[in-house]
Amino acid sequence: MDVVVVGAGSLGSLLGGLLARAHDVTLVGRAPHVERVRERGLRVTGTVETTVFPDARTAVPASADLALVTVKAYDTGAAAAALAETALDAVCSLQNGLGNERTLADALDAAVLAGTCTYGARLVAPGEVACTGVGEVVLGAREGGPSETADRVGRAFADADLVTSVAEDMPRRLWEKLAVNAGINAPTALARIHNGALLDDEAGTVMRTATREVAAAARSEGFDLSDDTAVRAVESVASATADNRSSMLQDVEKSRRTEVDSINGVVAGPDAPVNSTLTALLRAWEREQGLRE
Ligand SMILES: NC(=O)C1=CN([C@@H]2O[C@H](COP(=O)(O)OP(=O)(O)OC[C@H]3O[C@@H](n4cnc5c(N)ncnc54)[C@H](O)[C@@H]3O)[C@@H](O)[C@H]2O)C=CC1
Ligand SMILES: CC(C)(CO)C(=O)C(=O)O
Repeated sequence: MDVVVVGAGSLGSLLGGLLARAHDVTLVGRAPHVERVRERGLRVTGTVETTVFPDARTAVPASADLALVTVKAYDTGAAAAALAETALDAVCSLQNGLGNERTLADALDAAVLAGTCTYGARLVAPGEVACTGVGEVVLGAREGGPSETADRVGRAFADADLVTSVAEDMPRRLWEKLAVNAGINAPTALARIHNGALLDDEAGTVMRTATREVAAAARSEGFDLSDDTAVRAVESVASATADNRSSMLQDVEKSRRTEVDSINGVVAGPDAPVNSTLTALLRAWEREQGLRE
């Protein structure tokens, strides 16, 4: 399969690098990372070790079978605009947050797949990405239901030894992932703590309440996500990733804009006071840093 990865940062470089073991991959990202990959290849270190030689550039190619979108949620519109002239069969978002697939579907003609990813990735230096945990990619039609395109993409991922499954309930799964990220990312970013510290009783109350508020919002949209299921999911991820510094904590530590708008901000409002508080505090921090208006 001919795959273009739009957003060759941490996750995009890891997944693109792993896919390059079996497919033709083009990484689209920024200098100096793409220059280093062109010169010396991409080193994948950590849980998976390999060096691969994908194409790497700063502009998208004229065509590809699949575009994997791995920019931060607030860059999805720009990524979609960049892909507008590329002939594509399918586009798949593996980003966190809600709304990315709709942005892509509104802008592009290709079949849009939704995905979730629990692989951990960190760009440690130009040309080198660390795999900080082997997880799973789950993908499927963005509206749910069976999809031959999703089956084909799932097989291509599996051919490259990526742990992958194809699901027919992606809309519900995106809400469940949102509930997990809402409970973990903003509290760890604000308190500057590892994910595992949220298993403490006091901080755990914040995590579980934020997660329950997202589950309630999901149910109000017609999705089958009980409080118990969502809380079990967030506790299990916090425990499995206890030593992780969440992506939002890493953003705050590097003074980068966070994805709070497309995570906690999606449910902020009178029915979600904890998510509203978390959203307001992170937006205030972003304003003070000059990262938002
Ligand atoms: N890093 C991880 O372990 C995981 C990340 N995610 C999600 O994946 C998404 C990406 O996260 P990271 O890789 O951590 O972020 P990142 O910031 O490391 O990578 C994003 C990259 O996209 C590039 N970019 C932005 N706009 C672009 C454009 N128009 N064209 C080409 N490149 C562009 C940026 O320069 C940056 O290098 C986020 O939604 C995140 O929540 C999900 C699971 C795990
Ligand atoms: C699953 C979790 C919470 C792992 O840290 C994550 O997705 C993130 O940090 O964005």
